[in-house]
Amino acid sequence: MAAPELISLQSLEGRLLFAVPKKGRLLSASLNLLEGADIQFKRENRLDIALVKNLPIALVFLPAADIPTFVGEGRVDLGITGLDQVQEHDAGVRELTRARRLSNEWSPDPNAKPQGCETVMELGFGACRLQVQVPAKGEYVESKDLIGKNIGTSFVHLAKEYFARLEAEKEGLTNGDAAAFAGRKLRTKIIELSGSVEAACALGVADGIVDLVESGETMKAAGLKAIDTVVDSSAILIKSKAPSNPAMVELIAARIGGVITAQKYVLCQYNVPRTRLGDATKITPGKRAPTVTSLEEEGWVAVSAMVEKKRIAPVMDQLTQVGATDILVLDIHNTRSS
Ligand SMILES: Nc1ncnc2c1ncn2[C@@H]1O[C@H](COP(=O)(O)OP(=O)(O)OP(=O)(O)O)[C@@H](O)[C@H]1O
Ligand SMILES: O=P(O)(O)OC[C@H]1O[C@H](OP(=O)(O)OP(=O)(O)O)[C@H](O)[C@@H]1O
Repeated sequence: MAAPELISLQSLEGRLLFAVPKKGRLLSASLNLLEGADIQFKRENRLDIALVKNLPIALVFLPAADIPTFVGEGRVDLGITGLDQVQEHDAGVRELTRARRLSNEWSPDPNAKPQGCETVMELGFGACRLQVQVPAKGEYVESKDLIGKNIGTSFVHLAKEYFARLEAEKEGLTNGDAAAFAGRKLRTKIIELSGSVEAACALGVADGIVDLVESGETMKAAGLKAIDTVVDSSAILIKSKAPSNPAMVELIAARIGGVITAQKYVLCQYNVPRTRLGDATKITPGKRAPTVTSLEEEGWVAVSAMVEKKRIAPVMDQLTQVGATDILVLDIHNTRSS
């Protein structure tokens, strides 16, 4: 058997670096997206870098939480991660910048490349909410009841900003006054936890937590209830502000966009009497416009239009009601539009 090809820094040269979550909730949907975009690679066992065979790209498998740092610093050009992770990273950068400014360590570098990442598109998976949660049968009703208490979380920077803002509001300071919540000494204690955050209240480590909720099962099982949402998150494609190959970033974004549209829509085809065409196309206006072709049969037309997958059942019911027949629904494998 041939030995796996060793990946050296030279072999990465000229390749666009694309970060993908190495494990966890976003991994499998991310891999599906890469497959749909025909990004071909073989990931060797225990290697976190894979060279793409058919494009000048290298995939870098990283923890979802670290991807905003790599992309934001311009070390990696593109990445897939959660909006929650990007916002947590950005809150961390704000905290560091404030601290440096306060200690007079900070001065702008005129030659510095632009830092930070930009959202290219939402990817349609990984939906979850970062929420403030408290014991369901406890004394806390709203977030401000937790001011001065202990909060367990893996999202320390977002939690600090959230409670700083609450504390400022309680003192009558307004959002407009930046100093009102930036860099304040917090009365609320934010305790960093790296997992199983939901156990913190029952074990007496925290009075409330800031943690992710998807189905709500974990929260319910731990006897918690949500009292506020800090971030409404889903997976996003992000790019560096100074990518090494902007044209390749565009190409990958277009391919991924096509796959997402294909996953979201189906193609609906049907025949309808020409007299009812107006009613029918109101039901299926298509993404841009429906395609209408004449049928050999006098007075009938054939229509095809893209319809959002989640709406297809009621759309078929309504089409039947306006006299459409021979309704077909077809999966779309891939799409591309400008
Ligand atoms: N139910 C969920 N719980 C946690 N994260 C979710 C959930 N659903 C979607 N996500 C998204 O998945 C991202 C990665 O979370 P996940 O816990 O899978 O990461 P991980 O790299 O395995 O981290 P960890 O080892 O800390 O669990 C989250 O930041 C969030 O955007
Ligand atoms: O609302 P649900 O669908 O129940 O999902 C939410 C749970 O999933 C995540 O934890 P994960 O399973 O990733 O493990 P962790 O607690 O070790 O991070 C999150 O931190 C919640 O605990």
